[in-house]
Amino acid sequence: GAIQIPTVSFNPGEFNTTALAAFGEYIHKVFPTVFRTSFIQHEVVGEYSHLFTVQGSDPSLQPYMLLAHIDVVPAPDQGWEVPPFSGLERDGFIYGRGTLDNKNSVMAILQALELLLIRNYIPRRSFFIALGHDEEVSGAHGAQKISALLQARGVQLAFIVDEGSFILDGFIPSLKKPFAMVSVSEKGSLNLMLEVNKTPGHSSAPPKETSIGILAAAVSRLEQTPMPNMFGSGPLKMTLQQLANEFSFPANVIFNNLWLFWPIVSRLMEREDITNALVRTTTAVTMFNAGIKVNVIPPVAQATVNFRIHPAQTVQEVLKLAKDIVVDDRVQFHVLESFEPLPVSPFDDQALGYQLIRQTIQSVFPEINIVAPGTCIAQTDSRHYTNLTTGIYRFNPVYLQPQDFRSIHGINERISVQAYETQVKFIFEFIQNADTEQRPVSHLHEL
Ligand SMILES: CCCCCCCCCCCCCCCC(=O)N[C@@H](Cc1ccccc1)C(=O)O
Ligand SMILES: [Zn+2]
Ligand SMILES: [Zn+2]
Repeated sequence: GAIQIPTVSFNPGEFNTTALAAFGEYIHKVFPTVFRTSFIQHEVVGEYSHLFTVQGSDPSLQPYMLLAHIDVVPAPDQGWEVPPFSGLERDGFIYGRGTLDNKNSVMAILQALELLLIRNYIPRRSFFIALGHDEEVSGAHGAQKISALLQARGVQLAFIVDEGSFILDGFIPSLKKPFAMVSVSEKGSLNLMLEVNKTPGHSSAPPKETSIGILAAAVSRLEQTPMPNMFGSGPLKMTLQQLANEFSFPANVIFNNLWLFWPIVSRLMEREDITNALVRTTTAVTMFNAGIKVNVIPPVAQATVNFRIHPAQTVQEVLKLAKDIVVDDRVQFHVLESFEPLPVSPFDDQALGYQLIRQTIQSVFPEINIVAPGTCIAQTDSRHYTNLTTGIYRFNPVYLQPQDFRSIHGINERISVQAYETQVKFIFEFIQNADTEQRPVSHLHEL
């Protein structure tokens, strides 16, 4: 039912408002207990986002927050095995836009809460559920407003859990077993517009170089000159060290001795697009516009480049690197938008949020040996909540293979019924684990 409501975000400020309103009515209908429970306050924020405040019985415990978003990216029918907004089930899978990003979380959170309430569960620790409606176009109207509202109320959170990582299966060559990656940081971004202006004229007597030629060369230099490999800095080294014993010989020796082999490993990571995204700031030329008529020398040429900034770099550093690569004063640089990478959230034995996620993974997925910290390569709504907590964790309790990763924002996005049920179970257990008094036991080293 949730998938059938086309809550598409097209551009900042451009949403399917009819669908967003319908989605609000839909959750009222299917989760009646959540909405009529006296200790749960429901508020609509920014017209279409939802904030639930679940008042726990023990005010001495610091609250936490679960995040998800109800909007989705557009999905033209072409290439889909079943229409993207049909929500049809086939061979045990629910197909449709939003099944992995991120209506699975929206529905699983509310469904888990509904089930707990039906069983008369009364949480001890207060928590919030924030469902943004414009994550896919920046979160300015949803997450940002909810964050400001909670800040005005003086709320401080123990931690936040959002989307952004999964139980990864088949992403690291020669690692046979899946592992859970909990992202403790998130890449930043810089959208840069490059522009070249030239005097227009008749194409029969062209200048040696046109604005298009100059810009194309600049853009090509950016593509051909990757930003530096930052393998050594950031959580990735730790991720691989934790995975070391999961590899067979000789990879296990290599990953156990990164002090010696890191140059080889950092090269290996560059080979595949996804692992490359973990080791450096990536450069993606995403738009290119120029020319007005076949026989007119183009006055203006513009290109936009989307950099995703490694947590060990800053917006200013990347801007300088980009200028140093282009080295052509005829090319003007305009910063359209930027966002710094997110600080690394704690993941030590005392980090409540991280340890609760870890503990719940170990009980719901007993077959998973490794829970490792990582970096989210995309941006999530959680980046708007740094004023409320230092513990931001991005993790969805769902198995993900590279082909599933491509289905996110792509075609044939789907989730198995069993995987969805497991996600509900995970949240059902997580909420209860967050109520247990003692700190989660520190992690024992895997055998
Ligand atoms: C070791 C192997 C690592 C493998 C990594 C694979 C992990 C999969 C990560 C999946 C991320 C899902 C979250 C997607 C969120 C998303 O699409 N965010 C968007 C948000 C956004 C929208 C408009 C403007 C700016 C930003 C984005 O980052 O573009
Ligand atoms: Zn998402
Ligand atoms: Zn998305």
